[in-house]
Amino acid sequence: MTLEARDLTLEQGSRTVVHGVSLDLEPGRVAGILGPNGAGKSTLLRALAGLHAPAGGEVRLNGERLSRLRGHDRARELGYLPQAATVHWPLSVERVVALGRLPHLGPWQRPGAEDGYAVDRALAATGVEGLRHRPVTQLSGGERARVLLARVLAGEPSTLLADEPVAGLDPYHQVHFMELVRDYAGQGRTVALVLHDLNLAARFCDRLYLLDEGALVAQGTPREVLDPRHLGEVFGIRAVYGEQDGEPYVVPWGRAL
Ligand SMILES: Nc1ncnc2c1ncn2[C@@H]1O[C@H](COP(=O)(O)OP(=O)(O)OP(=O)(O)O)[C@@H](O)[C@H]1O
Repeated sequence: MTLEARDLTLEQGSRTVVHGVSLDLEPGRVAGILGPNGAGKSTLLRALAGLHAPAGGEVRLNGERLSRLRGHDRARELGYLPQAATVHWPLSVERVVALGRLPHLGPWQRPGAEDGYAVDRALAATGVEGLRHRPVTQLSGGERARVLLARVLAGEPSTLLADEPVAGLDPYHQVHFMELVRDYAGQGRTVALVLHDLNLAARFCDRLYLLDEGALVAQGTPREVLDPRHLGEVFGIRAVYGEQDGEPYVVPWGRAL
């Protein structure tokens, strides 16, 4: 499904923190949303998930205004993984991941075999099968992050929106996560990730959106967006550039002079 933002203006309290942003997220692609701390990335992602009402503009899912969709339908289509999500109840990993199936169940409907298979697939995809009977409150930060990702994947949403999903993961699991979302997009789904890691963005995203002080200042391929001018002007850094296996990489090297 295509998720479009048109001229989106978003407020936090009395402040406008996102100004007139338009973008199209398309099936089959992994989009990265980048920008300095406080640029408005999380607020934008929440609005794309239908969790933050716009002060102006609109979000449409396959042409339909998000605000018109029933909450249940929206939750089935749009999987949202918040930044630094936590679980306060000592539920088992399996039960937490099974919560991801709720949008597929009617009010009094019990989970069936298909729900169980979807939970198993999500546990396997995120490599947390071995943790399935552990209380989620007793996991390490990185393990918990993978379990919460599994909960979103268990819902098999057509669009996955994840806010800094690799923060706190070790390098193996960062790369594994990015490969996983590429496969997910490869199945015809839409993926958008808020990322701070410029290398993962360069290597795994098809399209990048660069936010600065709530405005979309650049969009395009990683090579177009991560150019020295943008890194200098928006992030205040200079970087070392290279290429490996035909893919670009960017190593932040110092503050801009
Ligand atoms: N609940 C809130 N109430 C008031 N202001 C908020 C609230 N949440 C965020 N803001 C402000 O809105 C602006 C955008 O915040 P947002 O979390 O969207 O930025 P971000 O780009 O995701 O930042 P980061 O990279 O630090 O996570 C910031 O100036 C922030 O202080």
